[in-house]
Amino acid sequence: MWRKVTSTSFSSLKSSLFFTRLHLQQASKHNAASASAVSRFATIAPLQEKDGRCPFITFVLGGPGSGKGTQCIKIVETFGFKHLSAGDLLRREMVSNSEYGSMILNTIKEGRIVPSEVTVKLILKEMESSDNHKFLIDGFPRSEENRIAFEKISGAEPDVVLFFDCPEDEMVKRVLSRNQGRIDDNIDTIKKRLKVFEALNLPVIDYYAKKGKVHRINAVGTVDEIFEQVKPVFKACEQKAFNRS
Ligand SMILES: Nc1ncnc2c1ncn2[C@@H]1O[C@H](COP(=O)(O)OP(=O)(O)O)[C@@H](O)[C@H]1O
Ligand SMILES: Nc1ccn([C@@H]2O[C@H](COP(=O)(O)OP(=O)(O)O)[C@@H](O)[C@H]2O)c(=O)n1
Ligand SMILES: [Mg+2]
Repeated sequence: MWRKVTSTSFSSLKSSLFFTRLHLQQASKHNAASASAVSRFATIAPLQEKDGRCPFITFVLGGPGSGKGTQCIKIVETFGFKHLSAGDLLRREMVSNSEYGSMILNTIKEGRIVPSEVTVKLILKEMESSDNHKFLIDGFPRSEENRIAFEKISGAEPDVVLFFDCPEDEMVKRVLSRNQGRIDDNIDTIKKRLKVFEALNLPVIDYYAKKGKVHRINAVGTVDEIFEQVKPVFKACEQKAFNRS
């Protein structure tokens, strides 16, 4: 039912900046968290077909400020995806009188990851209420716990994983000049977020790379130059995957 898309750039992924600093010391901690996630989540909300078409899921990953949101806007314009930013969904939940409001605020301020139950529920609700069957899920999964929760609860896996690979100094520069009034766009939080990215998100990228799903994008350059690398990923699967039944 779920088609796999093979990566064209795994060798460059392996040699990328981040992958030279593998997170072995984190491995046992992650394994414990993953094991607990496996036993905690059950498939309770399998994703439904839309107009007889299976959902086509892209996870958009990369460190803070690597340009995920910026590129998602261009992918939506060109390829007609529904864009779901996990961070935006959490920020919306935070200001909506939700019981989770203060927990989300504190977690974002500290640059930590909101428990998967909350985030997966928000994402699946948006997916289910959309008429579109092509989804860009931006900033998710950010941990193995996120990944396992999504896969178990939805019964689905991503077709494509985009990884925007950006040096830390460039990410810091971009976040500090983002100017969107975000509580986490300050030097203390960004430092914490970079550590969390390396410890928790790189293992997810590594996991999908081993499954041949990751397309590494060099996130340095102009927005248009970066989009030139993104386009072929979607062009390659436009016909066969986007219209599948
Ligand atoms: N290629 C680029 N070069 C320079 N600045 C960029 C580029 N792409 C995005 N930006 C800017 O960097 C900041 C972070 O981009 P954003 O798309 O919000 O990243 P992310 O969603 O990965 O955190 C924004 O202010 C954005 O306008
Ligand atoms: N899957 C996710 C995504 C975001 N978040 C929280 O939301 C914050 C902002 O995420 P974001 O995706 O909007 O951030 P950027 O990468 O766009 O800068 C993260 O640092 C986390 O605190 C989360 O807990 N779980
Ligand atoms: Mg973003």
